[in-house]
Amino acid sequence: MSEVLKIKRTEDAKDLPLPQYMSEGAAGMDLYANVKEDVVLKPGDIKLIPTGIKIELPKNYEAQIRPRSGLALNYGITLLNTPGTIDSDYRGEIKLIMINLGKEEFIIKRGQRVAQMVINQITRPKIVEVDNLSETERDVGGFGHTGI
Ligand SMILES: O=c1ccn([C@H]2C[C@H](O)[C@@H](COP(=O)(O)OP(=O)(O)OP(=O)(O)O)O2)c(=O)[nH]1
Ligand SMILES: [Mg+2]
Repeated sequence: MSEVLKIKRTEDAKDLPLPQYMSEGAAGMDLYANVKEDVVLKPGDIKLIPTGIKIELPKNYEAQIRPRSGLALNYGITLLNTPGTIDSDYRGEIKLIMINLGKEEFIIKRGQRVAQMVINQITRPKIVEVDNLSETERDVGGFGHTGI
């Protein structure tokens, strides 16, 4: 990657910071909730939370949207589809499918850091249909086949 990720803030998010790496070695940059007012997530609720950003990834890169472990551990707040996949040709606002798996209601505030985004290189192989796959010792064994 040319070490540049193009990010455009939506018109209603110009007051929010750009996503940031919060430590020198952070793998993910934190994303902010672009909600107008407080959003209440009751236990079991699923809500789509906008982040106020649109991005342009280079070809053969993806962004993964992942939960923050502190929110998960302390409040049961996570992303339903983790890791969310952001395609390099997506130009819409990145949104978060948030779910409350905890026992208490959780309030999402404007500008709160509610998820993180990791950028990865991907491989897109040519897809070829075949009649036979190579033989292996494992063959069809799986799901604890080698012992638990
Ligand atoms: O947590 C997510 C997941 C996806 N997206 C956006 C970016 C992504 O490029 C697009 C499509 O996501 P995905 O491929 O996971 O969803 P789909 O159900 O397969 O929709 P589509 O048919 O549009 O690909 O939706 C988000 O903003 N947040
Ligand atoms: Mg898709």
